[in-house]
Amino acid sequence: MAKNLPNVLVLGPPTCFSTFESLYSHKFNFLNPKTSNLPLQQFILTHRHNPSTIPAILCGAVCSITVDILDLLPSLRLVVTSSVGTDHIDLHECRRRGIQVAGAGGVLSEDVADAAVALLIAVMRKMTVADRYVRTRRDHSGPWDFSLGYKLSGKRVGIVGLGSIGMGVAKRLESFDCIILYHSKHKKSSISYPFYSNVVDLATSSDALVVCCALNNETRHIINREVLLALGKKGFIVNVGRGSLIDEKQLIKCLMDGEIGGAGLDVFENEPRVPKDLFAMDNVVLSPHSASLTAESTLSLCELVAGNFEAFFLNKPLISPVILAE
Ligand SMILES: O=CC(=O)O
Repeated sequence: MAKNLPNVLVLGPPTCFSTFESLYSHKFNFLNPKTSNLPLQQFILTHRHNPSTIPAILCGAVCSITVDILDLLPSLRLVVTSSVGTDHIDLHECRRRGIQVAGAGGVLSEDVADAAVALLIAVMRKMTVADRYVRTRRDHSGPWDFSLGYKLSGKRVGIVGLGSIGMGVAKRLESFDCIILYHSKHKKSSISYPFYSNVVDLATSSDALVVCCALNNETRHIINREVLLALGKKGFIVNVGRGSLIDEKQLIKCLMDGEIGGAGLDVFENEPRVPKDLFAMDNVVLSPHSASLTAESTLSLCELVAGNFEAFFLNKPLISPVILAE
């Protein structure tokens, strides 16, 4: 074990961890429970016998940082998550305990926006069905019987959550001559797109919805059955935020009953589990919570994560703070 390097407990571990570890193991001593046979609690207890032993955590989007975890780590002062979303971290409790939190800032926004548009095109134009059609049609001399998809250009797209990812989606879709509408917590005075305070009204006015807001108590199941029915039989929905933004059971029912046109989903309510019902549906395009990650964004993310740890251990302000020291 490297004695002079600061300890970082790795929980999750985040998807980018193997790259991060290979780039930065000379700077930080990673304590990774996945490399041990011990249950998490015991692993932590074996490493925390003096007060400065575990000052920092690195985690990813699907690793819950709960009060129970925080209770095991009395000397914890920093949580760095490799994600934009922070719904998996008990921020209230971190703030109360004086624990700083850093996130992915804006380094992943472009890739998530690209992926949202890709999912929208893929589901509307049946790209994955088309791919399977070509691969499985043994005799290409037969009749061309591929059922047609729907046009994206010029459609009305409602964006749920107009932060940096939502703005990226809007900017991209403007070049498809789409009409952009949005819902967010507050109307944005600098934005000229029509604002809808009510998501049902937004869905009624939209041909497609792109969901990219943060998950919290107010936004859990923001897309419920009523919203889906308002979107309608020819409406499409894309989710690159968090699975629980949509009532997944209702989504599946609406897809099965033909109450909505289709869905492009990067996230699911009980990840990593994905409801099997979705696998058989041709009007659904799935991706494995990978919207934010590309070869390029992974490297930028690693630099940002390392920068936050370095700043913290040098007593400097965090680079992409979610909660700063008081
Ligand atoms: O889902 C990915 C993220 O929040 O960065």
